[in-house]
Amino acid sequence: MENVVKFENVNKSFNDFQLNDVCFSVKKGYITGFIGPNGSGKTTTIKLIMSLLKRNSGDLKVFGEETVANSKEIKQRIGFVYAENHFYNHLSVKQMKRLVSSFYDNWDESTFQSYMKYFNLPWKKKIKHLSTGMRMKLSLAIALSHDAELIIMDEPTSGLDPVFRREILDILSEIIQDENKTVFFSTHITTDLEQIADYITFIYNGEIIFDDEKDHILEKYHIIRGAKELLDDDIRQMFIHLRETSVGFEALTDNPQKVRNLMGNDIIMEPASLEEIMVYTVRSGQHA
Ligand SMILES: Nc1ncnc2c1ncn2[C@@H]1O[C@H](COP(=O)(O)OP(=O)(O)OP(=O)(O)O)[C@@H](O)[C@H]1O
Repeated sequence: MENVVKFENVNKSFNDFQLNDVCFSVKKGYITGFIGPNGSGKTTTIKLIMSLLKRNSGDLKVFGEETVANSKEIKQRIGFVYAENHFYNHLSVKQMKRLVSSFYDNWDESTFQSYMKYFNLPWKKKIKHLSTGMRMKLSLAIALSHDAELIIMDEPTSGLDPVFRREILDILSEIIQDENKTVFFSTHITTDLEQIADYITFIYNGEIIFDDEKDHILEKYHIIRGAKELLDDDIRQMFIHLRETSVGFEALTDNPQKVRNLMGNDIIMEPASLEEIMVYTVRSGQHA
């Protein structure tokens, strides 16, 4: 499988935070969701891809090219959607478009105009008078109007209403119908990823916990519930996280078959959601 982005043992340090030997890849033609609690290093990782930050060590390739040396060419091929406002507030939408479009060799004005219409965006309004959702729509319209092969988005759906969130997810699913296009986006809304992602990369505390196919992750991780009397030392060891209450227990495992063999039919076992996997892994402080 072709990788559009490949991190190999990448390190980046700030005073009180470190991306630690980060290894993962973004596969061509698929949607990869990037999850992790606040402050885990998602934005830092995305900034490294975009050459907005320099790594301290390790190897990072985008489209098979070394990022820093080839950042100009690489950025032409990426549609980047930021969570923050990165536009000039005093410009109108039209003026902003004129400025941004001049950076892209493959700018497609008719595509942009059709997104303006589809998103119901006002040409004359000043950026500072756009709502959060409108700014996000504008950012997305720009990202989708220069024939980018890779769409990277940092929390694109945060602060958006469910109707527009759904629209974005539909657009992303449409984009990857073209097998040459790839989407990589960070989000805290794991249910969005359950709907549309093919791969999930999970980062915690600057380390990649897993980078795997979504279906494989959801098959592997299970929540177990049962009576406390069923627990013993061997069984406890099979759990990534265990929460005991006065009447029973709830636990996360990544080896459901072994748990079933040991505990039989006295337990209730069901697939874990991405949110449960993330929350319980973080609470345990363990790495899967
Ligand atoms: N330029 C910087 N200088 C110093 N520390 C930084 C800088 N940028 C980020 N950090 C720190 O790096 C850590 C990771 O931040 P990052 O923004 O990458 O996390 P995140 O996973 O995107 O978080 P969130 O989900 O809250 O957006 C944080 O502790 C942050 O304070």
